[in-house]
Amino acid sequence: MTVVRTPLVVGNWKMNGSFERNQPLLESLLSHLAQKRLPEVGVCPPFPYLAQVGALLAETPVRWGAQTVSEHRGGAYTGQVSATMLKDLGCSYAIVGHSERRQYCAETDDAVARQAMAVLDSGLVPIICVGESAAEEAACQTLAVIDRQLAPVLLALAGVADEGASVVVAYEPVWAIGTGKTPTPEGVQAVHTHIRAALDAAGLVQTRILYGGSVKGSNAETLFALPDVDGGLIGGAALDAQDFSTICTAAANRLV
Ligand SMILES: O=C[C@H](O)COP(=O)(O)O
Repeated sequence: MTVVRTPLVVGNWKMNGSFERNQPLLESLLSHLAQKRLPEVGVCPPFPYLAQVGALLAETPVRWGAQTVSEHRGGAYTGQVSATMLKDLGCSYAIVGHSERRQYCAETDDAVARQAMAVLDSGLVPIICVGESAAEEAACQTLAVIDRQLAPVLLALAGVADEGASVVVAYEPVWAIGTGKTPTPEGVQAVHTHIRAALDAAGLVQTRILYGGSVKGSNAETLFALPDVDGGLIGGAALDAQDFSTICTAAANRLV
């Protein structure tokens, strides 16, 4: 049976943007995307801009989401934002387990799995990030690190395997993020093959696997032509409407 997965490109704005800059960026992006064959496209601005971005993107093909989320449903968790609040803001996605959150906010594999389940339970799509550091890559630990990061997620998802289409995994080698370096296409495909096998074994055949880490308009076509790369999670290039739209167009080549 052939499994069809809709390609997906998500722009992670990280801690960038302002009320003044967001509007022209999105207007330019929408004009670049107009009349194009598109994959599923989303942007994830910082929390304070979600309402603005949602208003600008309403009635457009571009969706929006958050860069992180609380694992808790509500209550005395000062400073945290729940998945249901994101749902209220019209979000479609929440990124969880980004390496910058793991590194700077000490988020653990188990906490990331709990965040993913909170997102899923609220009817949003969790984009679950995994990936090895430069030192782990040098020590040939890439697949072991990914297995360790994915294990609690797969365990949590075991009872909800039919939710596979509502879950996204993003492979982001930490050493490729914002550095201009990317693994070779063979290297990307090897890791995606490994993740695909783990997801398929867990019944998550519909789960999409994105690649992230220095994706640009200039390399997107090569990366998105790889058999198990279902799209991309884009950082720096998502802040450039033209580059981001080129990346989106490259992912559209995967549409059947
Ligand atoms: O979430 C996005 C990634 O961290 C990739 O960032 P980058 O495209 O700037 O390398």
